[in-house]
Amino acid sequence: AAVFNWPDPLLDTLEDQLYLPGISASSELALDCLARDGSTVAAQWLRLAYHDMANHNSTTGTGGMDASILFEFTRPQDIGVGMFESLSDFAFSSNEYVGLADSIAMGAINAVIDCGGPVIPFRGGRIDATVAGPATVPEPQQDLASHIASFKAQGFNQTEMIMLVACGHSLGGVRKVDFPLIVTENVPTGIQTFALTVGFDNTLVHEYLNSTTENVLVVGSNITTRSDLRIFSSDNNVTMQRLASSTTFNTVCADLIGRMIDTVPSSVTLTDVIEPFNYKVTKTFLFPQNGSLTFLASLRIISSRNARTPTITMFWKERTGSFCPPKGCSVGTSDDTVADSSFLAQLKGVPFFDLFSFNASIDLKTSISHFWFEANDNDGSTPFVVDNNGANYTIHQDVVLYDPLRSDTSNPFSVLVVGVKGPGSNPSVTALTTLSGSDIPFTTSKTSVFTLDPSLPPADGYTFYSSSISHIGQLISSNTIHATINGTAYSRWVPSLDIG
Ligand code: HEM
Repeated sequence: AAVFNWPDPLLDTLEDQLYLPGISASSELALDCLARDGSTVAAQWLRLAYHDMANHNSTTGTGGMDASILFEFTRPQDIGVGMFESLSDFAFSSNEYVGLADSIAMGAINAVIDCGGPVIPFRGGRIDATVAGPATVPEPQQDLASHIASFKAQGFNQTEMIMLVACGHSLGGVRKVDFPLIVTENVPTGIQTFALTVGFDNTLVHEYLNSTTENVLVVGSNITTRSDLRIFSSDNNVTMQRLASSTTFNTVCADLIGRMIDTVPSSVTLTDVIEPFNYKVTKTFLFPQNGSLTFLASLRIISSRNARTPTITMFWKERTGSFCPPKGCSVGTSDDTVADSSFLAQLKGVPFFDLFSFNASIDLKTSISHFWFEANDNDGSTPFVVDNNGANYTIHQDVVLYDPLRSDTSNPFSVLVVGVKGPGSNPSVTALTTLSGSDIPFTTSKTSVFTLDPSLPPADGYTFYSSSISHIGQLISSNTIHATINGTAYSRWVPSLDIG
């Protein structure tokens, strides 16, 4: 599994989106296999993911899960209201480090579990395309040889093609409005579902094998568009018979949908599988306040329901000089709450998280270089040290600090304030802000320049610079502050602008 060495913006964001509810639509919107447009949100997300992947070419190593579907969804082969709706579901999930393609992939794994299917491992790091890919999504009127060739190009052999189509067509169905030549009879809901059950299971396999299926891609009156029939029967039903076991179906689908979402251009390297992190440092802020440096941090740990809540102490060491006792300065928790976990986290045995907050007052002169925690289970055992896998949580600099208290992040006009140590020698300070909105391409970046702010007098050895960002109709999804001071470059990722 991926190891989290703080700070790691990509893993940090993806792990939040996977395992905390409410961070991304992916963990919430499709829960309980929610109905939408006569089908389900989950069915729409799974089809979106397949269509995004379907222009992979395994020979040239191009295409795959790269969100190129954002530039393709108006093509006839991608027809359906679910395409843009699903893309819009993920419009607010990207930031500087995480793209739409990771959200589409995450949508696919949540789609499957939200409808009762198996857990599929998630890797991150997909890179978003900036243009459309080739129009290579298979269509129902194509012959079997074309479909075998399409899937081969995508990296799946004939047996895997049968399996992947059966897995995909476990959910949803065909809409009459989009495919009037396929759904020829009147259907009250406007959609002819592939199977009688809504959830992710192998009912469609059983209905196919015992000839009760109403899947129009198998028994529709238009013989030309019976693509599922041609595919499912292409090995004399040997594979479909294997899928009649629900255990086999789940194992096969987890494997193949997993391979589907991990199909990326050869230039992309995905992370290791991201499991819930045992310890996660979040919400760190360091800023001057009333003659000291205030350092805020939270430590999130996986809660084990029956164990006693540990006592956690945060320690830190000076940046220069000496101030702290030999073991380091320390502070206890300022708050201790329980945070809900996502459905996926719960399926992985994480019922909820414990969140410990710290508010340390740091000596201004000696400052802080790194911090770590000790967790004491209060049962006589040796306290456990949480130190970023032995590397300590390092604060690389205290020269350029984002100041959450002097900033004003009320929408849609935000004023970001940065404190620069010293009297200020015309530093160059900019911020790269990622903004998300519902207009394509959803995510845009803006570089803003900070200027000396006369309304904020110098204090505690810092000079304050501010920059206003107007973001009407858009949310700020992340910021990286860049500064050059006396020839030295500094940067600081600020994932969240607010302390709360
Ligand atoms: C030869 C290959 C395939 C063909 C010709 C095909 C064709 C179709 C068609 C015509 C629809 C109806 C779309 C609509 O009315 O909105 C559909 C729906 C769907 N397809 Fe496929 N498909 C293929 C492979 C796959 C694969 C590999 C997956 C995923 C692993 C998949 C997942 C889905 C899902 C989930 C739906 C339901 C969408 C909804 O209800 O909104 N399909 N497919």
